Amino acid sequence: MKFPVNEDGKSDLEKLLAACEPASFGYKGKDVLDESYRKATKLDESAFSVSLCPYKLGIIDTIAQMLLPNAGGGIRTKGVKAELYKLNVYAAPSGFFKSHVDTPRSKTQFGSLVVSLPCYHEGGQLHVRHAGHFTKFDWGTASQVNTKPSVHWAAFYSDCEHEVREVTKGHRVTLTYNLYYALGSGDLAGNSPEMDATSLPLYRKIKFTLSVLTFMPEGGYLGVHCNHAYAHSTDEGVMSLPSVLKGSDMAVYSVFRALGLKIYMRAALEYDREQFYDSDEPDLLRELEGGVTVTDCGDDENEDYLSVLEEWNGYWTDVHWLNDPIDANLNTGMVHLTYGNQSGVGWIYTSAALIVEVPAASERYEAMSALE
Ligand SMILES: O=C(O)CCC(=O)C(=O)O
Ligand SMILES: [Fe+2]
Repeated sequence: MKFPVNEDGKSDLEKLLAACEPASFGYKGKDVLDESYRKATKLDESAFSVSLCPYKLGIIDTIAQMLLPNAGGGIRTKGVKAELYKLNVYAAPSGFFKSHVDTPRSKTQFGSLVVSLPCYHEGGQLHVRHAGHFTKFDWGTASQVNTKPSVHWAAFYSDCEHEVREVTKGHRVTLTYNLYYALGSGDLAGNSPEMDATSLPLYRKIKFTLSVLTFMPEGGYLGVHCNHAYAHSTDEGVMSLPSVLKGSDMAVYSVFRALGLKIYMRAALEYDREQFYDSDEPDLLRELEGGVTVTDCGDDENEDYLSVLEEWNGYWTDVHWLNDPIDANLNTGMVHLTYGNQSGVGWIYTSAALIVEVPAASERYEAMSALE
C-alpha cells in the first residue's frame, strides 16, 4: 500500500489492518496483552517490508549527532545502527499506550526511534519524559494544517519514559526501530577488520626500520605531511580530525597506531627556513586549532623574522620528515605585514601533519619484537 492516506482513505488501509495482530508489551519478562495498558495492533518486522529508509532520509545521521554527541569528535567515534522492530497501528476511537520504558534488546541498545507515516489521524501524541523534562510530539493531521503530509519521527534514550495518548480519529501508523551503538567510520583506525593496518606493506617496512638500533637511536619525532586536504584551521575541521583522515593518511595513521606509537596531529608552519636558518633548524608546530593568526608584526631585512613567526604561538621541535608538504593541501596559517620600500601583506601557510613519537631504540626494541 501507499502513503499518504487521507481522511477518506480508510479502504486503502483495510488490507494492512487485516494483517495486523493485537500488540503486546513486555511486563516482568513476559509479553502481555492488556487493552487497559496498550490498545494497538502490530506487524512484526518479518511480516512486512517498507521502502522508507531512515538512513537515506538522514534520520540516522541526525540521531548520531544529537544522541551521541561524541560522534565526529575523537577517535572513539560511535555510529548508530537502526533495526526495524514493528509496524504499529493505533486506531480511533481509543488506541493508546500507557507510560513505559522500552525493553532493551541488547547491551548496545541505547534508544528507540519512532517514525510516523503520513496517515490521517488526530490525537495519539507521543509524550516523552526524563528527569523532569517533558516533550510532546503531535503528529496528528489537525496539528499540521499548513504542511503537506509528511513523515515525522522522534528518537529517545532507553531511560526515557514515554506514552502514546489516545487516538481520537483515524489511524496512527508508525514504524519503530531499536537503536544500537555501532562502530562509526571514525573507529576505522585500528578497530575495523576491513582496515587491518598490519596487513599493509608499510607496516612491515616501518616495523623493520624501528627495530634497527641505529635508526633514531635517541628517539624523536617522525613527521608525515598529509596527502589530502583538510580544513585543519577551521573549528569544524579540527573537530573532525583524525576521524575523517582520508585514504593513505588514514592508512599511515593506522600503521603507526598498530605499532603502538603515539601520534599527534599538528599544523606545521611553512616558512622559508633556508633564508634564515640552516635546514637543520627545528620546525614550528602547533596543536590543531581553528582560525588564522593575524598580526601586525612585520618583517624586513633588519627585523628578526623570528618575531613574526613567534606570533603564531607554536612550539619548536625537531622533526624528521618522511615527505614534503603538498602545496594544494596548505591552509592559511598566518597573515602578517611586510615592510620595505613598499609595505604589504604576507601569508604563511600551514600543513596538517601526523607527528609520531619514536621512543629511543633501546626502549622500542622489545615492543617491536613483541609485535607480529
Ligand atoms: O508510537 C509511538 O510513538 C511509541 C511507541 C512505543 O512506545 C513502543 O512501541 O514501544
Ligand atoms: Fe515504547
